[in-house]
Amino acid sequence: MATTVIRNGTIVTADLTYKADVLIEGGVITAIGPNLVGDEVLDASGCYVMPGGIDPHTHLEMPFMGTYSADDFESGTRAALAGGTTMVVDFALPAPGQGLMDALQMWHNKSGRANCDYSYHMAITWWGEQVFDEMQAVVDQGITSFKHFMAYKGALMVNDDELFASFRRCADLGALAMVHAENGDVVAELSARLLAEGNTGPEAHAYSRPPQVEGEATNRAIMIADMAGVPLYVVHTSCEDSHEAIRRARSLGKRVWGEPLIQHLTLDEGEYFNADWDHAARRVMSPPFRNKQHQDSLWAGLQSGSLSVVATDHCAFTTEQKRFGVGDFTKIPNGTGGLEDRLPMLWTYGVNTGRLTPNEFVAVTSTNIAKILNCYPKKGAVLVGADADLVVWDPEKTKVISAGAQQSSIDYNVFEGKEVKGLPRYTLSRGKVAVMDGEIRTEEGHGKFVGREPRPAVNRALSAWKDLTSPRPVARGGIPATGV
Ligand SMILES: NC(=O)NCCC(=O)O
Ligand SMILES: [Zn+2]
Ligand SMILES: [Zn+2]
Repeated sequence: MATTVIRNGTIVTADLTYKADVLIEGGVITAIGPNLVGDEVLDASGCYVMPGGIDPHTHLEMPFMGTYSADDFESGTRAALAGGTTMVVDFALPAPGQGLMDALQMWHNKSGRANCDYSYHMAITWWGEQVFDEMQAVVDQGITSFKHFMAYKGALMVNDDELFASFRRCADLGALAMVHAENGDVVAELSARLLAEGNTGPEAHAYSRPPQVEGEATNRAIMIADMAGVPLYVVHTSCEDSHEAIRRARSLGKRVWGEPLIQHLTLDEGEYFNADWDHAARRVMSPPFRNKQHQDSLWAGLQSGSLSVVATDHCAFTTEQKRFGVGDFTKIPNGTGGLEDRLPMLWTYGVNTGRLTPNEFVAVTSTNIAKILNCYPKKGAVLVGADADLVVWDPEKTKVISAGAQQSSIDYNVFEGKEVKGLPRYTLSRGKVAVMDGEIRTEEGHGKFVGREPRPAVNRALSAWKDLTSPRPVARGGIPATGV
């Protein structure tokens, strides 16, 4: 079998930095050390050899708000690889009343075109006996994380009783519970009031979802997860109010993780006040962009470890799709792109500014989520036996982000004009060179589904504690007779 060697680079993992070559055969790393020899040689002089990025939050070809997100598994994973990301985790989304296995089959049908490896989370969009039963079958298929929307009232939102029931089921199955944490009832009320008052533009989207709706829902989800005895992952943590709840929970020993997005780390609410409707609407997503104080809180969380993962929530809509919401901001499809830009933007605004070390960069873009989702060290590692999902990162390479040069199929980029320093020289997907010095060599259908085992140990630890502290009747020696 042909071999590939990455020579003269510096390996950077979540915990180590050292000079060594990497030998690849059959899609996996077979040796790490000095002076390795292979058939194909990739020169990594001046570069870091890191685990490829894992983006645990994408919505490719997702049916949402009366349309479909524009990037599918082909263009989305091509964008991912162009930016050094080698695995995505998408959300299988049952329509109300649709079975989970049915939705899963739909997602398998779409993902056959993927250029890099992928996995799924299953969304719980309604509740009933069928959902309860099928959650076991979903876990048996290697999907061990279940996402719940606390927002999007009347569409994807689940109520607290459903949340609690589903969280308890996750606990029993050794699965991870995930939440989109915004108080959907309050958002609906605020949105209706804003519209009635004539606030119809994209800026009203931000007014309708203040940090408090996120802080309240995050705290509620944490408490419900604690009562259910299940670990919890909070997606798109955008503000101090939510971060504070996560930080507090973690300091109390709760198994809770928070995921800021690259968009919330680097773009702020000023975008919504742009005089150009298209500019503002293109940036409408939930939660919305926040102010600088919230951004500082997110960076501090990544530095201190109270926040664990940087994702994109890549859910891209064209300008034409965004214009469904002219005259009514609640009809603007929610979502932004970012798959190609997550790593370069985080390196530029994180590592180059001194906020993150290169090792911390690897941890929050790859290794931490591989551990949380239980696919480490197959993914997220530079180790013998791991998949050769690697990025050879040139810290001196620069570009100005522009929609005209991107892989995503939409007509704009929310990071347009940003100059980034730090880009892939090569991206390898299971040993196949998908990006060669800016040239895209992706192969449609190369991506494979990554099934994941449940993590019974964490759930067992939580339920052991629950059992020890659960309500018990007090044994009493009978009720004393009342004297007459
Ligand atoms: N985030 C967003 O605005 N759109 C994608 C769906 C979601 O994650 O809420
Ligand atoms: Zn969401
Ligand atoms: Zn999302």
